[in-house]
Amino acid sequence: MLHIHHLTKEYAPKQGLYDINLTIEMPSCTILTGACGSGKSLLLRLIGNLERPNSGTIHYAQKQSVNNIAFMMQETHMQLLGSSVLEELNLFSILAGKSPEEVDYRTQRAIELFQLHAILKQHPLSLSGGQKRQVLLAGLSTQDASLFLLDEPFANLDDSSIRQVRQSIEILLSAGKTILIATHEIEKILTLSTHLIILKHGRLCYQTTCSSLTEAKKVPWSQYNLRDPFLPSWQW
Ligand SMILES: Nc1ncnc2c1ncn2[C@@H]1O[C@H](COP(=O)(O)OP(=O)(O)OP(=O)(O)O)[C@@H](O)[C@H]1O
Repeated sequence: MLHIHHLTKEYAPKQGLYDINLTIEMPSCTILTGACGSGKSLLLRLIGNLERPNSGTIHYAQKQSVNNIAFMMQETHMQLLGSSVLEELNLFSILAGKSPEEVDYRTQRAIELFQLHAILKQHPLSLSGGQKRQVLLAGLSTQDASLFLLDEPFANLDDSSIRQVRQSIEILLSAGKTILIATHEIEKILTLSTHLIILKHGRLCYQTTCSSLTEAKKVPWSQYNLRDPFLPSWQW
């Protein structure tokens, strides 16, 4: 479990995050949503230790530390450093200090799991948005992380790319990983999710389970300036 107590990050006079209390069960797949500027990305950065809070604490579960957390930024290209997909995958284990044999083993396992054989020689930056995220999640999966923080993984993707990202998330969930997804595109991930958290003006204002979708249908979406994910898209 991940326990967050009274987490506050001030950006006065701008809005930050205020007194967030939250428990993330592990394994689980949690949607973190809210209108633009509500604090979704900031909360992910605090959990991923990319920023320090002004006050409050984050307790990671036993055997879990901030080193076991994988972070996928919205700007995927900033995390892709290799000159080919194969090199990209290798880099994750090389930078983690693994032996050449271990690097090869981990990379091959990720290639199999995420079915990346056909694109191994391609430059990561030449890939589609969905493939870039697929490669990044495959690479991150080689790092023994148990918690994955994904910032807007569906931003600017077409339908086929959305399917690729969903498949990658399904692979991680099947491997028992915990995933926290900051997104306002709830409908694209709702059926894979177990929990839902809504932020408004930097405060946690709603949380529910959503594995059966029954609870998610009760959410007063418009109250949080969110589109109802159960409405057909033409009504948005
Ligand atoms: N580095 C920073 N410097 C100053 N203020 C910041 C910084 N990071 C976040 N904030 C403040 O925190 C608020 C929440 O930002 P955040 O990016 O987390 O929102 P969000 O919910 O992810 O929005 P979006 O959906 O538009 O990405 C911002 O409105 C801003 O006021």
